[in-house]
Amino acid sequence: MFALKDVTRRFGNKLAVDAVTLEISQGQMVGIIGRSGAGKSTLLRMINRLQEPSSGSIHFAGVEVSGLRGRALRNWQRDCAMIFQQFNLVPRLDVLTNVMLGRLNHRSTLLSLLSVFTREERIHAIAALERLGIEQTALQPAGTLSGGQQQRVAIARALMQNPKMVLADEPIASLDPLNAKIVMDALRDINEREGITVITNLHTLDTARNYCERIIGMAGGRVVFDGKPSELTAEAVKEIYGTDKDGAGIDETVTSTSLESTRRPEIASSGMTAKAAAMH
Ligand SMILES: Nc1ncnc2c1ncn2[C@@H]1O[C@H](COP(=O)(O)OP(=O)(O)OP(=O)(O)O)[C@@H](O)[C@H]1O
Repeated sequence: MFALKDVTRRFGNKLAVDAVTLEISQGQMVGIIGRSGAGKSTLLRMINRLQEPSSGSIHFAGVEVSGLRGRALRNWQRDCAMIFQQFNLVPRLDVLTNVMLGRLNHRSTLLSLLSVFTREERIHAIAALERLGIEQTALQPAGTLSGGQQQRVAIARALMQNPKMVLADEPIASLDPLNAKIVMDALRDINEREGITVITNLHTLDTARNYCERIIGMAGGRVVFDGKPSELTAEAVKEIYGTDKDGAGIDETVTSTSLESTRRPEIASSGMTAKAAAMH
């Protein structure tokens, strides 16, 4: 179990995240939605400890991760791999090396500096690329790949960390709809097949509805909605995104990328979660 207790982050007078309390079970696929500036990125970055909470605490499997230092902190950052909007690959290095860099926290600094990777690490990296359907790009410089391919390389690199959780900060915000679908399918796949918890910030409501079993809506740093996609009513959407200048609720198509649902028909019609169906 992963839990946030009263987690708050201030930047000067600005309250970016305001007393967020949440519990997330292992293996959930969670989408965080909200307007720009709602506090979504700050929340994810605090989980990974890229940013420190001003107050409150973060817990994983009985350990207070918000208090970790040194090696224990690095181990936690390995356990919750992070994926970013801009991929954060090393463009001039080949794809395989980029993926193997995911092992950095597992090995000595000297070996990492020398970029010496073992045969097992190479096999693991190629297997991760195969999982994501991009093994044919292994020897290309990462910077020559399309955005969708680069994000899949970033996911493969995250898998090299053997994470318990993947945190994705707007992973599809720079991608066209087709590549966005491929990347979201890949995230759902690692969630379903490996039981890795996925927490992803999303700009688009329809993507969260289609891919996530739980949606957390943020506004002004606070959690204003936490439930299943089916519970996300027009009223809840209004609370998350606010109203337009005429006081009308926001039109959902405004937050849409027109990503078609890729749910298998039996899941959509039975109301079964994708994960339940996968175990079916
Ligand atoms: N390093 C920082 N210094 C000062 N203010 C910050 C910093 N990081 C975030 N903020 C502020 O905190 C608030 C929340 O920002 P955050 O980036 O978490 O929102 P977000 O929901 O992820 O938005 P977006 O979708 O635009 O990324 C914003 O008002 C932002 O300006």
